[in-house]
Amino acid sequence: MTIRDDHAVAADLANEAGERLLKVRERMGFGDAAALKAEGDRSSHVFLMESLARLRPSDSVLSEEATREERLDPRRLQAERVWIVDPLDGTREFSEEGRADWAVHVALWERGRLTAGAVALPAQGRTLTTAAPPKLPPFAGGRFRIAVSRTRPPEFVQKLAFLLGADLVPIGSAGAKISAVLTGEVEAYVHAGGQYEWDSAAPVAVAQAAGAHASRVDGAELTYNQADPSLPDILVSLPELAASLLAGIRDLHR
Ligand SMILES: Nc1ncnc2c1ncn2[C@@H]1O[C@H](COP(=O)(O)O)[C@@H](OP(=O)(O)O)[C@H]1O
Ligand SMILES: [Mg+2]
Repeated sequence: MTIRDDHAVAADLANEAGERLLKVRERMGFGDAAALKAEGDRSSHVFLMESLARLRPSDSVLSEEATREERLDPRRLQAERVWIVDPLDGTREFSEEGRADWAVHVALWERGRLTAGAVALPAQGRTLTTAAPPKLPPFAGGRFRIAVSRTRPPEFVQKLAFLLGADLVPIGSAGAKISAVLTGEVEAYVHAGGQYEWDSAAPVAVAQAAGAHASRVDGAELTYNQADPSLPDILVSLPELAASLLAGIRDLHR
């Protein structure tokens, strides 16, 4: 692996973790979904932790698959550089044969903001990265599409879609949904009701680098590397749609 800078580290690690996950799927098959999920989460976490320890030994890491004690390590809150990783986002979809909506997230947080990130979509054969942010499609107007969780969509989103003239598109994995906004399959992603920093850090790093809108559903800034990694709601959209989405969500919560 040739390491140039943090953007390249994020992209290379997400890519390689993704390649390994494809092999895990191939090797184990889909007969035992629980075992496949557990092995995907575990092996990808170990690979990312070992790689970051080797390539960036002085940086902290916050991973979904770390133990509670590791996550609560106070050194992370003093650190200037923290890698926020989700070794396998969309674990459920990873375990379902034929599904390509799962991802590997690798982000770098430095002194208060996300500075690099990559989202590998191994089963789609692509990786979105801050090294070369995707060019956003322009919004042409008219009906648009909002990506939502397949299993836990926010209860207000049906009304929001009706109000704004949008269609809901269920997709697994926060990384796959935000990537779908950046590549033009949908125009927005709305989530509420629970999520964590690792679910959104890497895709938000890429979305911000691409010039997309990314915020909490009330318009507040998304903040990372907090003591409590809960980050329960998010709105990512093409920039042209952010104002009406935020206004629509506000109206529904009055
Ligand atoms: N209500 C909730 N509470 C906690 N985590 C949630 C959640 N809704 C979604 N998530 C997490 O956000 C990611 C994307 O979810 P979804 O596919 O439903 O949109 C998943 O990450 P993991 O697959 O890494 O666990 C999932 O666990
Ligand atoms: Mg996740």
